[in-house]
Amino acid sequence: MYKLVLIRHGESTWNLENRFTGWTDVDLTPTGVSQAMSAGKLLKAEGFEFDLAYTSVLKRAIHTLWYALDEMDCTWLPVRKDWRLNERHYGGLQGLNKADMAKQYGDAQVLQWRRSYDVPPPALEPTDARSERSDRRYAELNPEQVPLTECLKDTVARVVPFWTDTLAPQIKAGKRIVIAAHGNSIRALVKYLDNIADDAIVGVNIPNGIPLVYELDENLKPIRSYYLGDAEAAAKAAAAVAAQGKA
Ligand SMILES: O=C(O)[C@@H](CO)OP(=O)(O)O
Repeated sequence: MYKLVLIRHGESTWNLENRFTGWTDVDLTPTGVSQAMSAGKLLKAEGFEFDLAYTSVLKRAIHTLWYALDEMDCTWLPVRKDWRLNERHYGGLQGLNKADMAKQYGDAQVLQWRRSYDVPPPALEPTDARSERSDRRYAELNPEQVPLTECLKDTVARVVPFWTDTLAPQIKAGKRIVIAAHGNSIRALVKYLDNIADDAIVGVNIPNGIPLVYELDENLKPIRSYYLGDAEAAAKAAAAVAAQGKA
């Protein structure tokens, strides 16, 4: 049996302000830092050990990983960063307040933007100052590969190849992996691993800073998955994430 641990970053400044974030590179709040440290403490207390860590190229996930690994006294671990683990790109919604958008467009529209499988938010103009196309961290990509918006389906289309070409072979080679990523890049992976239907993924929300453990069989099919620690607290935190898009 293999084990894989996924951690959504701790609370970010834009989580606190309830703003759509996507590829915007915002920091953790002090609460986010302590959530990341708690995740590391829990993993250590439960006897988890890792050989390799992966994260996105966004600092809320990078720092979460670092604080969690520091609690485990293993900041020496090799860490690989890849844009394919980035949050879903939120297009023209990036920076806007979720509850304000719900007041303006209605809860149903915001739910569709946030959680539907294949309806992307309005796209950014390539010339929009918020576009990441001239950000040098994406310099190795063709400009058109840097999204102007994404629905979850688009995120699945980059996360699943990353799973297949990079993560799965490492796991099969016996590497124990922890991944610090984002609400929707984790939803993309969870959808794939658990084979969740397009309409059922709408109800899946990932809480900040709580390790999600997958036990996988020899074909990397999930045997079971669970949040480490208090299951009720994790369910409550996931429900709070769902409520962020209400007026
Ligand atoms: O704003 C975002 O980038 C994500 C995660 O914080 O939000 P949501 O939960 O609305 O998909």
